[in-house]
Amino acid sequence: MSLYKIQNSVQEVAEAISAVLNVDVTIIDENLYRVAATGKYKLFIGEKIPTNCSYELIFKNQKPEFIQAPKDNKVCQVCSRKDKCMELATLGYPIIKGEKCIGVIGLNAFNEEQKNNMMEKYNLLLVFLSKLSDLLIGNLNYYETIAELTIKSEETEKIIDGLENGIIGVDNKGKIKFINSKIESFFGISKENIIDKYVKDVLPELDVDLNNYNPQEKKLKIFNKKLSFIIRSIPVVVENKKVSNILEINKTTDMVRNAYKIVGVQNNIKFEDIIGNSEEIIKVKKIANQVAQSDSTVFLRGESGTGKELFARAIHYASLRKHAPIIPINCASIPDNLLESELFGYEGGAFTGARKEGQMGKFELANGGTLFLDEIGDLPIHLQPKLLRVLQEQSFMRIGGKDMISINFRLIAATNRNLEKMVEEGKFREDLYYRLNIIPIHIPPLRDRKKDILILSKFMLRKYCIRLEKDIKGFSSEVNRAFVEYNWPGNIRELENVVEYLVNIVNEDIINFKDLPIVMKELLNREAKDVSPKTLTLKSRVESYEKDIIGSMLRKYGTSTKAKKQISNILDIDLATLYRKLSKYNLQ
Ligand SMILES: Nc1ncnc2c1ncn2[C@@H]1O[C@H](COP(=O)(O)OP(=O)(O)OP(=O)(O)O)[C@@H](O)[C@H]1O
Repeated sequence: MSLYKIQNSVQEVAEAISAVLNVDVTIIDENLYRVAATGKYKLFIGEKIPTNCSYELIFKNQKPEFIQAPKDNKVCQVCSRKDKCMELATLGYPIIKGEKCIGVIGLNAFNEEQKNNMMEKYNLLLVFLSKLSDLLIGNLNYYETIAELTIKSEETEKIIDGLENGIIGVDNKGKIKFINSKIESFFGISKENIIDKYVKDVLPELDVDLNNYNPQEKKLKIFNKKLSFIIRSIPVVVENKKVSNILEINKTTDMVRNAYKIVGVQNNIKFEDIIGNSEEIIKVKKIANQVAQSDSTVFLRGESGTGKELFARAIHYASLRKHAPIIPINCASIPDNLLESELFGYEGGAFTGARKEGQMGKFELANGGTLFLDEIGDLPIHLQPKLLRVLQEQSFMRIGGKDMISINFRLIAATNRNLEKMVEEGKFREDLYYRLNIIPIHIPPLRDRKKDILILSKFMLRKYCIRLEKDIKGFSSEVNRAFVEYNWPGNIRELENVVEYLVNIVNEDIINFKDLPIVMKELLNREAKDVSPKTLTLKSRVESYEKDIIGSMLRKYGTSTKAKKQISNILDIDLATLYRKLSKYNLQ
């Protein structure tokens, strides 16, 4: 760092020397600029010293230099100002920082008295200049330390500001020392207004015990809305003494969402990921893409396995809500008595078996994002009016709770059931049906878009070859024909299962007709003989593939315990599940 940075104090030193010694003083920095000066040279502050001036020698040798009669002195013969120089004597003293000369203090005598003075006191002057050079170095070090600390503190402030969590720094008495931007946006306050005030005065609802270091959940009313926060007090301990506290504050929904992100529940699906170039699917993709931008409820209809969930995700990721999560819940797969608490969440101790800290429901989790209610036709009748109320009022109460919680999610519902018939039969409420059926989108079954079958089968072949590290080139023309002829009651899910099965069992370059699952071959034969394909349910077909896959694995890896562990790893199921399936299919 150059002496220029501390020019004021350098000038003060120059003037002090000049006053004490009655000589003119010049101080030069490492770039040979005059940083400070008194007397005749004051006018030249900020300018470069003459080329080849004797001070350059001092930088080089890092030793003091006393030059009498500069005009005649050998050292000065090369100086560009030699002829104009008025000095009778010059004493230059190096300012050395570490190993480097960073400047020179020059004393200039312009009359005999000054010159004599310098000559007489030469040794004392050297001691004096050495002290002043140390003083300047000390000033420079101080300036550098302050500059470094300023950068560090700005850096720390920026880091704290960039955190996803809200941070409040308080002293041991609860007086606010700093807050970050997240806190400003959570509570609609600004730093300037609350620094040095007490938390209890400016954010009375926060009211946390600073000495309780466990996360505490608090519901705070902000802009007339009750929001739930998780607050943690973290002590700041310096030399074994608690000097202050950090309050870390998170919206409960953000925390749970982050957990979702960490476990990778969210997978971004785009419309390009929905494979197929049949007119039918292109039309559906176009409509879905168009409605993605609005906030209206979308109702996806279609047989099982047609890609309803895929569409729901693509709509979400094409919407303005894409940065918030899509929260799926399958109404058919959760027992009736648990579905309500899954959707609404509950307060601690709301019912026997409830977690004591309570639990957030899917409505809250989906706040700001999208709620995907799959298999809505299976929503128990007693929950239907409750869901309707939530959709109409955009607020709800947790089970056992007292506060209404406002929410704002987009709803996408899906079903493969004939809901109109269910309404007629009184199994589904008409009012809820109309509330859901705002933008209905019908996804056609695979058999009605045969053009997509071969594209999808190739896509699935690539997918499973990569996953299972196989190099199967394709399907024989007979298999392709069979795929197109087949009815695919389980739609794309069934096609995917068949291809996964084939990639597992085939060890040749091409997949042939003989490799097809027995059940499929039988059905194709029956279909050819015009026997109704409905004789075999989807469940029994899936089970048949499963049995074939596990059987082929046992043939390949053996039946030892080690082999079974290996098989469970490859199939990504736990060992207990594998044993259950072995016994179910009599494969032991
Ligand atoms: N067009 C497509 N392109 C690629 N994969 C697809 C396509 N459609 C569906 N799939 C895949 O098929 C499987 C079933 O899709 P999805 O779960 O979306 O169907 P669904 O209609 O929601 O089924 P269900 O009614 O049984 O819940 C998934 O693995 C999905 O990734």
